[in-house]
Amino acid sequence: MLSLRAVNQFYGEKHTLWNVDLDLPTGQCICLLGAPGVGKTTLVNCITGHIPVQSGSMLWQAQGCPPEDLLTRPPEGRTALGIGYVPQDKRIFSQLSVEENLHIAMMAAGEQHKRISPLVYELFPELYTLRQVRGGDLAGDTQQQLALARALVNDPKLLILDEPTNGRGTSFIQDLGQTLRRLNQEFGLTILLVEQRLSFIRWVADKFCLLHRGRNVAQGDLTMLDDNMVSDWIAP
Ligand SMILES: Nc1ncnc2c1ncn2[C@@H]1O[C@H](COP(=O)(O)OP(=O)(O)OP(=O)(O)O)[C@@H](O)[C@H]1O
Repeated sequence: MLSLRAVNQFYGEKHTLWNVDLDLPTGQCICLLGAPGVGKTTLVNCITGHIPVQSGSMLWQAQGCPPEDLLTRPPEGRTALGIGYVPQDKRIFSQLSVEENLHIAMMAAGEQHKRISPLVYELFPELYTLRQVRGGDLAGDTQQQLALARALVNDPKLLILDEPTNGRGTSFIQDLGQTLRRLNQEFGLTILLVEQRLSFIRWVADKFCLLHRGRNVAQGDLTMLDDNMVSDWIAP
């Protein structure tokens, strides 16, 4: 679905991503992991188009369609193509209701006349009950559900989540794991998950990509991610 080759990114003079290669095959759940500050959020923002890359390629290929150069599209064009994003800071509109937040997300993808997919409220029934409540008045767990619902409302082909379990409790994490497994296995959604919690990663993901100081130092099936690798590259 998405292939990155030799991606380099700079913040001013600071070289942050170094020749990153990453493959996201259709229907798989890939976990992007690494210690804090290695460039995980930067990489997903390069994929969504919120941060420009200096060099490299990103080829997008939906089933039955010719490959497309993702780098030629602005962020909203990538959303329209099928990339849904749940950022670390959620970015929901606190003054707008749940329903308005979802409608704005659809408008951003050029789908202003569409109705909210019943699947979104099926996955998050609490959001249906609270659909007239302002985003800022929701509890933290429900805000995170709204951020996920907003990414799903445009029926993405690739869902990217940046540390969605961060700061959340056991019950939320359990529900999130079940939701992601369902989206991946029942609906065939491809998922790129930035995550630090190893038990969660082992539960939901098929493959991993390990970043260290902006370089992809290992990737493959999750069964290859052993304790030595974790202590060498991730543990402090
Ligand atoms: N806007 C920015 N301007 C300059 N440097 C930045 C900017 N954003 C991030 N950085 C730096 O780039 C590096 C990679 O940051 P990034 O947030 O991508 O790492 P990360 O692996 O996602 O970290 P975390 O797990 O803490 O979220 C860090 O050294 C960070 O300080």
